Amino acid sequence: MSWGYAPHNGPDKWAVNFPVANGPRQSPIDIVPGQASYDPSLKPLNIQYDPSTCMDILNNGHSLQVTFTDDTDSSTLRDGPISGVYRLKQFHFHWGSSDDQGSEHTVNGVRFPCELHLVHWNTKYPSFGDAAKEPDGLAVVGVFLRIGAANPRLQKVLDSLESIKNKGSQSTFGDFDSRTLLPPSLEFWTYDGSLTTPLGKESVTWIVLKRPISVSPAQMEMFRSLQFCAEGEGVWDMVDNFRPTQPLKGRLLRANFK
Ligand SMILES: COc1cccc(N2C=Cc3cc(S(N)(=O)=O)sc3S2(=O)=O)c1
Ligand SMILES: [Zn+2]
Repeated sequence: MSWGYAPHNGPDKWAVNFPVANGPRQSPIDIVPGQASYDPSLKPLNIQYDPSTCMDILNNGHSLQVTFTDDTDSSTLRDGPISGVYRLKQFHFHWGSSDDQGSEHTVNGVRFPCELHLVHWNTKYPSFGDAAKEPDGLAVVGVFLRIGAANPRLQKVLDSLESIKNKGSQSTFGDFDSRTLLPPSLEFWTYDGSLTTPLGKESVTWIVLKRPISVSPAQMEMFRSLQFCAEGEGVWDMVDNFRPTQPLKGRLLRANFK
């Protein structure tokens, strides 16, 4: 079954083929700041990204994804809630058909128009694929996008979307400094969760940044110009590629700020 976000193959159908979708540590969740516990032992995030590891940009039929070479420790995430060195593998986005929805995580039930996910894997495992099977294998940094001024750093990504309009299209995308997509403050919430798409593996330490970055309405329209389907398979705008929030099931939500 090819999963997606349509009525016939969307999130409420995923558990049919991916039973872990009803597991104990699923993502995304609604972040309720009042229920987060401040943990002074959480270190600041240490993010070192090397623009030369950026390789290409593709439309995988679910999102737009920028992929990195991960054979050395040149683009890494350390500290925060994790131990050891995690390597940046890819980043991608989730967005809505209108500016009042699109993000996967919500804050006090509030949806953002878009959410950026930077996916990293734990180098204590031999490969990304191996790490993705382990409870401490992946760390995903989530960044909310809020409607405001046009974001010039985001524009370089958006300018390449016309070359990846349809599912399966890919183009080179190099020398991009992903750090420029992060907000000035790296204050975060963190909790143990999962991939938010099938196979829903419960292998993700989620690190959701409190501060959003800006995106303009015109820039949001550029995300919505992508297509879920391959060329010649019709017109099906890539929008609303977000999973509804999942039950916390007793998990602890921590914050590194008061
Ligand atoms: C063998 O594991 C593999 C191999 C190739 C790709 C993937 N992935 C699938 C879904 C998925 C969903 C993510 S999200 N939205 O929670 O950030 S990140 C991610 S992935 O790890 O790239 C896993
Ligand atoms: Zn994602």
